[in-house]
Amino acid sequence: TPHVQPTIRQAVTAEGLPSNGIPTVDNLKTAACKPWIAAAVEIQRALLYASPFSLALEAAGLPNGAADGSMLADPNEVLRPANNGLQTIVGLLRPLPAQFGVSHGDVLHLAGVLGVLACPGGPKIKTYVGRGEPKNISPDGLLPDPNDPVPVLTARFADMGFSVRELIALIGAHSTGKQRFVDPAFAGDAFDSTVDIWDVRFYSETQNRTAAPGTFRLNSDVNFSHNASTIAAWNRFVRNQDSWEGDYSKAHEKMSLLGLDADTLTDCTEILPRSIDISSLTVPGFSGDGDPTVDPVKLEAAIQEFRSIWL
Ligand code: HEM
Repeated sequence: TPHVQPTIRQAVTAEGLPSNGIPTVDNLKTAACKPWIAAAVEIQRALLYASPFSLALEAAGLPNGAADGSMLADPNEVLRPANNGLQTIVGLLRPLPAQFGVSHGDVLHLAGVLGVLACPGGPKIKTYVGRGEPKNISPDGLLPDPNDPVPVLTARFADMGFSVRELIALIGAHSTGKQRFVDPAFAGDAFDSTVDIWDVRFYSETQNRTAAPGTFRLNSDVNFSHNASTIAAWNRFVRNQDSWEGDYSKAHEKMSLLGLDADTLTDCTEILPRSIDISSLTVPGFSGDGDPTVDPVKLEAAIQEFRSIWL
């Protein structure tokens, strides 16, 4: 069952435009983005059941070295043990390319962007469409292992063109993640104590001497937060939401363009809904510098409004 039961809602601004920020087909600037309005709604429906798997799926496709969507297109891909847990979202997304006449890579990446936006605090990432279908099936055994040492993990991301700073920014996506298969005895435990929101608390809690109650820390994340080669990048984001947001958005955009030339694609960022600003959900006194403390009542209201407003 979905996390939040969607309701029909079509709020409009004073100018008569949808208040969720999504343009109507008539007021789109780029005509080529037209099919994506409907496709985005279907992807969002899938995310209601499976968020934030879509982002994990996108990350799992990284070792291909190409942002071509083979994770979604190749029926054998998600059967690999390393991709445990991604089957649900793959099953929901897989019919969409045929339904909307678009490529697997585009659906995968739009799902990643919408997965981030579905989280309160998640930024709007520049979104391109027009990828072709994948040419190669990715070789096996390339997914990062949370028990690999730091130099192995940083080298693997460097091979794909990511700096340490970009890798550490991307890892912050664990802010809204949970584990199921690393330690099945603690299946469902989140990586930080604020799993519902896209915030930097993950960075400070991972670095702390002891784990926050009820959270699960991946060895790789704990190692990144202390290792001499990664600690400077890590500290850049500790209690600094603004710094993380800018770096994350750029690194995610790069992830979505690996092996591709942006000039051959179409920028359809305009079809995205607005993002939820968590600084408006915090308890009084939030300075914008530090781990935000979100008011649970305001958060629930935002989740209800945000998730229903798309449908
Ligand atoms: C060194 C690199 C990385 C390692 C070792 C790693 C490892 C893992 C592991 C072991 C899990 C838990 C899987 C499970 O038991 O269900 C996980 C979940 C997740 N990862 Fe990563 N990851 C890495 C990089 C990334 C990146 C770059 C992103 C996205 C930008 C990402 C996004 C996610 C998300 C969203 C989840 C949560 C999925 C859920 O809640 O079910 N990860 N990661």
